[in-house]
Amino acid sequence: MPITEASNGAAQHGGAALVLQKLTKEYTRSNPVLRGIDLSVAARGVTAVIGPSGTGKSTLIRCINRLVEPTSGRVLFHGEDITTLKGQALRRTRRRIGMIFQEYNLVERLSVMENVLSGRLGYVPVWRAWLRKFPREDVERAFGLIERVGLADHYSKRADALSGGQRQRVGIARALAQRPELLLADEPTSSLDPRTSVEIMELISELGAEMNLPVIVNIHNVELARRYAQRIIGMKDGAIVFDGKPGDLVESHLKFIYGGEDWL
Ligand SMILES: Nc1ncnc2c1ncn2[C@@H]1O[C@H](COP(=O)(O)OP(=O)(O)OP(=O)(O)O)[C@@H](O)[C@H]1O
Repeated sequence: MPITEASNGAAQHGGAALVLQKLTKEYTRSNPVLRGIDLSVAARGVTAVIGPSGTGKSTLIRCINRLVEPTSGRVLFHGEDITTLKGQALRRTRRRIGMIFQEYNLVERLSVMENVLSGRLGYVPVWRAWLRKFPREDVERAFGLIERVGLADHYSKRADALSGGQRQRVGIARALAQRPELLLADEPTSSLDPRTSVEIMELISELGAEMNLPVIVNIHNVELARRYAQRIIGMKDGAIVFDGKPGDLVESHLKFIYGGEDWL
């Protein structure tokens, strides 16, 4: 089954799908975790966000879909400021942004298929969702995605019967089932072994390219970031301190971002 490409209106906004302007976040007053982030993300390609623990990478990713409320600044998604949206308008915009989580966030007692279809729940009328009935085209798309992420033999298995790598494949298929125009991944490989991490990053980058989607991935593993991203953002203390191509990221940048050199 062909997987439809996202309708990409970014060209109307100078080629950027997402623009962050002076984005700040303080969980506690006068203690900024994000310090005025300015960032423009193109309509395609993988952008990796790296940086030490606690530097605000997850907060940044989560401010984009407002799982975390920014304290100030703007998040322009295809030109629309989503920091001001409420209620249905916010839910509608959120559906256009797919999210992959470190701990998968699956419903353990539901099947692979049901988990993937839940990515479409925002679109289905409440009574239909309650009856767990989905339009045929959603079911076909979910099958196509399950096959594409390599789980064709497992679609009726419960999520709690899967390995970590298989769960993350479900997480990827679920995020894509909602036909997003932007894909966010918050530490998608942190709970996985090295080989599975490579497979998952490969899948995310391939599917992003196939569906013409910009992908922003927050990742600890610098080598994986170099291998799969076209752009690397280095963060330190809530600010962007490196922004460039993987080939431009040299040892001195890493020493600055992570501090010291004994770990290198
Ligand atoms: N809900 C919250 N309430 C209060 N403080 C928080 C909350 N979430 C994160 N923080 C704090 O904000 C800072 C940045 O956290 P964040 O998770 O964004 O960093 P990170 O770079 O993603 O770290 P890691 O790589 O360890 O996941 C940390 O000091 C963290 O303790």
